[in-house]
Amino acid sequence: MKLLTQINSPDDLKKLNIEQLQQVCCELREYIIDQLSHNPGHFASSLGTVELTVALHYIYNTPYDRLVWDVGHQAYSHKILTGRRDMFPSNRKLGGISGFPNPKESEYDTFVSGHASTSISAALGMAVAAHLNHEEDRHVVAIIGDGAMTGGLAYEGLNNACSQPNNLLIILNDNDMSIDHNVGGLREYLIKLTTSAKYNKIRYGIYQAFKQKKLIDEDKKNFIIRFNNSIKSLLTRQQNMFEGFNIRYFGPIDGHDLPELIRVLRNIKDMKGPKLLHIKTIKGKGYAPAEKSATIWHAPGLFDKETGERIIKRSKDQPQLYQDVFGHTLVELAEKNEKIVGVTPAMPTGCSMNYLMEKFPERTFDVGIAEEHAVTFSAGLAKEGFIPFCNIYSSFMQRAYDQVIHDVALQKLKVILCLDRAGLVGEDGPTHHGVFDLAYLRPIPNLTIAAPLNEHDLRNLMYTAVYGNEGPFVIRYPKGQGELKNWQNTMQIIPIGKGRKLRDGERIAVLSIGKIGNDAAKAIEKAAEIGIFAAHYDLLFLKPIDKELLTEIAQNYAYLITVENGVIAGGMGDAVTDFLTVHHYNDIRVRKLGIKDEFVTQGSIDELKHLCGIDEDSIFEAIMEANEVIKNTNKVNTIKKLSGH
Ligand SMILES: Cc1ncc(C[n+]2csc(CCOP(=O)(O)OP(=O)(O)O)c2C)c(N)n1
Ligand SMILES: CC(=O)[C@@H](O)[C@H](O)COP(=O)(O)O
Ligand SMILES: [Mg+2]
Repeated sequence: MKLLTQINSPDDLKKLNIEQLQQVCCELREYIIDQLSHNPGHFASSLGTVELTVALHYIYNTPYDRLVWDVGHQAYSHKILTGRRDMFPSNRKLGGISGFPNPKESEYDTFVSGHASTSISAALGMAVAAHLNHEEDRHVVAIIGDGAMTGGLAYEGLNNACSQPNNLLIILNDNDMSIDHNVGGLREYLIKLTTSAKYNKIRYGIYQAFKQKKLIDEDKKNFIIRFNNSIKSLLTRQQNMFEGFNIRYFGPIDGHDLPELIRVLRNIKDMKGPKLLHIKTIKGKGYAPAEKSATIWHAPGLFDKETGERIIKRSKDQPQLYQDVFGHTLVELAEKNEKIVGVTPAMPTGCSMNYLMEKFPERTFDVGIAEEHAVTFSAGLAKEGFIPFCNIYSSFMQRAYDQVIHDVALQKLKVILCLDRAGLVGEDGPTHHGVFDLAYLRPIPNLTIAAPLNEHDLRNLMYTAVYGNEGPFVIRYPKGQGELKNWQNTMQIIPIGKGRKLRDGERIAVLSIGKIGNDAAKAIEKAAEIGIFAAHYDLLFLKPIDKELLTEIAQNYAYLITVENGVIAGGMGDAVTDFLTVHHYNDIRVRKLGIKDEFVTQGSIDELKHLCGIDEDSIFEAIMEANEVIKNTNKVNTIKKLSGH
């Protein structure tokens, strides 16, 4: 019988000896590999944290002690060990457990995660709260990857960590990988730190010797700091960045050496003051294909666990992914215009900017998980005459809101903001749905905001942003496949702020923006087959909105259905009703289909579209209802006329 099946909570782990704990690590890996082969999720990161997770739950008294996982995509072992082993097959599915920590799901999950670099701040808040609550025995641990450590928020947390009493432990899980290769000065620094391991070993050894001889009083923090500083200057003149922040640094140690991890965690557990343990791990540890190609195996989809072959269902003659249309088109544009550059905050593979990176490495910038910086950096490039395509997933762009306003829009800089993964994204769930962008960008002056119906539109919009517009231009497009077999049109400038009529109709008009318009088109066709003819308008631009087209619509239709893959509040439907109100079209009925005022759960995109009432069936039903309303209104009007009212 497997040991893992006997572990229902971390208490069960605590009864095991070191060999048994190592056995648990092997079984965890085996289970994760097996499960993810047929139920896709984040793979390589969780394989890299197996020993760390076992060690943490073994040493700490969870859930009383708090573990805060950064991003949370590496916490599968944590989930399995904390009572969710049998639920793990439902990971990321509709109604199943979340792929990220979520306190609603388990008391062992201390904080919602999904977006990077939040753990130090959240954990520091908890550690300071423990102090204020006189719970000095409560330990708080933030576990953050080297990729997440490139985000500005992590440094805001670090900077604040020594300002008030707390005993926070930060574990820096350094595998020299983000999704793609990690980048930047921090990466260089961590490599240097690792190679100067000897210095750290001596320093740690001396510290232990002093402690054993009771030369260190843990409560006298000042002494500790002086001690650290003097040892440091004794051994070398090297300045440790973390100690520069008055955070004690330990490591680097091998994050797959379970006995060593347990020993070090036990030793530093009760040390007072903020501290950081640097562990070195291998992303994908224990599964050879993943160790070899960690980027692909970050989230590989389905695979054959025996051969390591990925199972890709999309055949060659199917439409391209939107991200690939973006990536290839960017190369095409950059080949003809040397001012075009690409900027990505740590998602070159995710958004397919890796094509540009291969072709023009000197004109492509992966700036780390730093959305705010990516936008302002792009603004700086634009100020000097370059044309940056700054590609950020819609939900991650939330981080850079002020930068869009203050650094781009206010100065009318020609930054082309491409928001990939706009709309519902599926299994990643509420942390990742890109459903707020239309609403949060619409109020910003000077922005042009567009959403393509298909791949040709996407290419034309990219072209127009370069050659047909001055100033900032936002293009939002969804996750997944496009619509067309032949996506490579000859690009052309399209008029800014112009929508289009796709189909004529009677009394009812459906107004859509973006890819969701294809679902609307199918619903309209289905309604037409039973004799109900709704018109279809694709707005294409949210801003400037096509007033001429809206006037035409207002004058010709009695019932409008707006459809968007985004929140209703502040989105396209609201823009339409704002127009109708301002222009006194008060007797037109409007039904808004979009995301209601609640966070949307996880599931496949199709399931979620249905749940949110924006799939083909829901749009069809809305047309049927509109038809009923119109019929009844006609009846009432006829009765009114006949009875002379
Ligand atoms: C704000 C934000 N930007 C981008 C991402 C996408 N993302 C998820 S994991 C990841 C890499 C994280 O690297 P690291 O923290 O080192 O963890 P590892 O996968 O190496 O274990 C990125 C860029 C995100 N989750 N949040
Ligand atoms: C954890 C995280 O934020 C990313 O790994 C994200 O899940 C990527 O999404 P895509 O798989 O759509 O690129
Ligand atoms: Mg990493």
